[in-house]
Amino acid sequence: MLYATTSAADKRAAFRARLASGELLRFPGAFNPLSARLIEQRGFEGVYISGAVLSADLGLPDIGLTTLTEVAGRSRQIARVTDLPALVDADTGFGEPMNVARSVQEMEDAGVAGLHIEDQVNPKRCGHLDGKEVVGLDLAVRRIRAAVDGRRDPNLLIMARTDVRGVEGLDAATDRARALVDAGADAIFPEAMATLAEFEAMRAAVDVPILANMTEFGKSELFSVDSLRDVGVSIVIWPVSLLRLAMGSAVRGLDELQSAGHLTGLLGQMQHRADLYDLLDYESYGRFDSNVFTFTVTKD
Ligand SMILES: C[C@](O)(C(=O)O)[C@H](CC(=O)O)C(=O)O
Ligand SMILES: [Mg+2]
Repeated sequence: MLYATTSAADKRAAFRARLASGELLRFPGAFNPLSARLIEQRGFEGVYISGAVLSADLGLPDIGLTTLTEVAGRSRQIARVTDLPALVDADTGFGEPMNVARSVQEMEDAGVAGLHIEDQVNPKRCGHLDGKEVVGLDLAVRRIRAAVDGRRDPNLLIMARTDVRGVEGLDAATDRARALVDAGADAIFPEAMATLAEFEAMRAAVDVPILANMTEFGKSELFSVDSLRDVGVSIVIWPVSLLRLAMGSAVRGLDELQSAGHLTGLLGQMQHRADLYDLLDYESYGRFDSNVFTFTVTKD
């Protein structure tokens, strides 16, 4: 009801413990707070807050146009409604290393359990597109050091994302990842890995958890949870999938409305009012006021 019952500090501690246990944690991308509740209800271990989704949600391409305030605001809205840890995409950290430190503090205050900072140049782009560029090792390392120095809660997970694989190849990416771990990164997000063998090589190169990005229509094949677990991946994200599914449904619904003039044929594909109210925990608001939930909604 209203908000999560677990404090941000407890969520971070629990996230750290689960990561240390070696299990594979599944983080679908929440495109809004409501979908974060759904992710929790359906039994996943965490929620991912995607930069691509946030920009698309605002009608913008994912090229670093969103501001720290917008990303921290959306992170706060999402983190507060779920007991799951939230991992947020902090892009390049919104500026110079000093901005990275400030960004980390804002995200920490927003209640997330972790965030990732990438080594692309500004303006950044989706890591699965051609033509991206990465910064030199020195700046990449300074971003991560600034992030680590900026946090106040030592359990806030600072993940370093490296985009080097798509630019200079796997060996350069593992070298970069090792340097980022030496700089203090708690986990590595190797972007645009092509094969399971590449994940395995990255796994062997660093002694911190690694993340697999199973974004659709990109450079990586869509590996199953089982195969990613087998190669030692610790966190898997499906950053944009729920938005893609929802938008796909919206397109079909609008087309049906154009052609049929009503949506009766699609009722079976809609979230039922009863399920929405259940997800919102509507009934429990009677605790404040017994006049709030005085009706029944049944599914036939
Ligand atoms: C993970 C990612 O950074 C995101 O913003 O969700 C994107 C996802 C995408 O564009 O498909 C990425 O750069 O991979
Ligand atoms: Mg992103």
